[in-house]
Amino acid sequence: ASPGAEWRSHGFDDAGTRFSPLKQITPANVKDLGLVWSYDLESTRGVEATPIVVDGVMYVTAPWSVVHAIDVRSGRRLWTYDPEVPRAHAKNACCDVVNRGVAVHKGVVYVASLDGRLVAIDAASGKRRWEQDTIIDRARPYTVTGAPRVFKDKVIIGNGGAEYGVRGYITAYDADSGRQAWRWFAVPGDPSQPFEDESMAKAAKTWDPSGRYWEAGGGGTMWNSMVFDPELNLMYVGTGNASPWSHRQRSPGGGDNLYTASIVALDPDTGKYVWHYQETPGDNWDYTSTQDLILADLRIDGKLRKVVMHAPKNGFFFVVDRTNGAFISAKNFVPVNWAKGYDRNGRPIEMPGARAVEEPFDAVPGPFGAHNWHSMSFSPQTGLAYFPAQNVPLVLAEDKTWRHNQAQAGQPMAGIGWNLGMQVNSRAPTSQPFGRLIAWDPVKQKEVWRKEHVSPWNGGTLVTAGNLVFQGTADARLIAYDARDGKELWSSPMGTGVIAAPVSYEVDGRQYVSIAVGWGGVYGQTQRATERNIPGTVYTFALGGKAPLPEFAHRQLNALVGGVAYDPADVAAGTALYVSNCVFCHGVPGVDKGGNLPNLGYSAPETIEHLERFVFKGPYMARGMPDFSGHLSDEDVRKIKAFILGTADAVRPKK
Ligand SMILES: O=C(O)c1cc(C(=O)O)c2c(n1)C(=O)C(=O)c1cc(C(=O)O)[nH]c1-2
Ligand SMILES: [Ca+2]
Repeated sequence: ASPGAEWRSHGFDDAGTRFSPLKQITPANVKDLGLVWSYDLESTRGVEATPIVVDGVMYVTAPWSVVHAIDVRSGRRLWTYDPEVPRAHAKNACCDVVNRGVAVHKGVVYVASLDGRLVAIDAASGKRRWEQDTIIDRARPYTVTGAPRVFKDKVIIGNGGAEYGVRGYITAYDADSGRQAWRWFAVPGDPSQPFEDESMAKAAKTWDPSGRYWEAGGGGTMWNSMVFDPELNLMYVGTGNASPWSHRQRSPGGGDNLYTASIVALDPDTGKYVWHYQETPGDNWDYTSTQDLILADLRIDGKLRKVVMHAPKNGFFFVVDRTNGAFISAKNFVPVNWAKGYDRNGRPIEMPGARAVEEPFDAVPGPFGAHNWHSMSFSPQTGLAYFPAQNVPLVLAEDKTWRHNQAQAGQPMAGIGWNLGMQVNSRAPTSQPFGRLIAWDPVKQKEVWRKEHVSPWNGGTLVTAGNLVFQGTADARLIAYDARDGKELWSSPMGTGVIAAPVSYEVDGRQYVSIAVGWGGVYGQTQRATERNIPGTVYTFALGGKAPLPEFAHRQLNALVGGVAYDPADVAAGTALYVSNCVFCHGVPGVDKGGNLPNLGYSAPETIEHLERFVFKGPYMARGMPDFSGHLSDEDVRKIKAFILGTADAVRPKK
């Protein structure tokens, strides 16, 4: 088989390049790309997985961490493995019940379940070999959405939950036995207790203990990116935002709050900290640094440098020396208003007011990020990095009344356990949403070409030695571009909006491109850019493919809800309750259109009239809807109804 015939790991290789060396498909012949098979993932929520293809078998995950093994020659199911995630765990997931895929190593498939179990599955039979609980404290709302990685016969997995209040860590397990090898925390725990290691003692000096940061966990969750350099024997991980979001609420005296929003290098054998570079000191905006890291050797100022490249949420493209963490350069890849740039020491020059302490601040980028988890790729042929960039407007304002787990009406999602220390959209944002594909030169730190899309939240990228970039879009297309100049060369409609990244591999001498599709993720729960809506699906293309696309279902937005009695005097209180229990899943009624979850402004009148039937032990608990028994009263639900109905009335066109 040719090099790169298989897609063996999440980012294609340990460096995370997502650069396929295959070149049967070229700019000249890509017009003949056609469907070979499609496969029904039988799901309705976000599909974020990068398929792994080994030995003619594709291993891909659906929502709820369900693994599917597919014969790539026929597109037929070999087996599925369902870790049976308790549906009540969905309320702990900030950003949809997603999973980014598996690792495959020596005949074993590894998946991490949304509720935090790492499962080893026999690749041939689909039977479980072992399972480990990766969660240190079940009283905390940890979730796992990321794909495990295997470096040096160890399976490594982190977790998420920094919107709720957790302490981030990653754990390595022996791939064969499942025994724990090491664990590294991203932030210090209670400083009155012994520190786990020296890196924690050092980090604790950058937090103000008067904020009792350990109660809210501190954050630094490592929920997405990990790469490995075997020569340097270093692994790299991106850490998440600090928790709560408000810097002053968690660390009143300031401080950088290490190691949140950082790139960290660890010894893969021991988990020992080696170096870090913090991209957003004293994070205040949910600026995670968990976006895909890519390792490359670049000629910069005449010298070949071993670098790590990164386009995190905060809107700057970073090039860092991966031997020692030295800052090389940073340049904004979208307009940003929180910092003017980076100084020579690699510290951001912040803009006044950006911390939203006195006045609300329309942060650009907002907490959805200028680039989120959607995969980046890098071609050594073009020297360019390809990634989806965006803005999703959101106004932040420090919430001076916030206390950990003391939910008050009006605090975003606090009713189900969120702890932001921030109010959102206390006034309407004026910044503009956009989504685009960017081809970025990391040496010159400049955009080389771009493609505007119709909305934010587009898919990750694949680049090939045939000089093609593949990307799926929010408006349900898979597109091939010329990697050199961005010329659009081919596209196919998809059954729904695309967020995951395509992969390429070769079987029996034929190059394939596959993509797992299913609209969702954090933005995709409440918004959408296409009416096309079919279950999660894997599409596989090759030159000369002639299979028909599956029939596409379309949804129709119902009429705005109305005709149900309510008391307008309840609307204000209902607004606050809706914000603290419903808004990040169901969106703003009648304003958003709904994504993979319904917008209640377009519900049937009977649904809103009898909303308590859905809120208390309702039928959708089986799909992840929380049971609000004991959390909301009948009176609360009456007020929430008034908000939904009142908002629908307010946006209804006047006759
Ligand atoms: O702080 C965290 O622990 C955490 C976890 C996750 C996650 O695990 O999905 C996301 C985020 N944060 C986040 O900030 C974010 O924007 C986000 C988007 C998505 C997604 O899958 O669409 N997950 C997450
Ligand atoms: Ca986050």
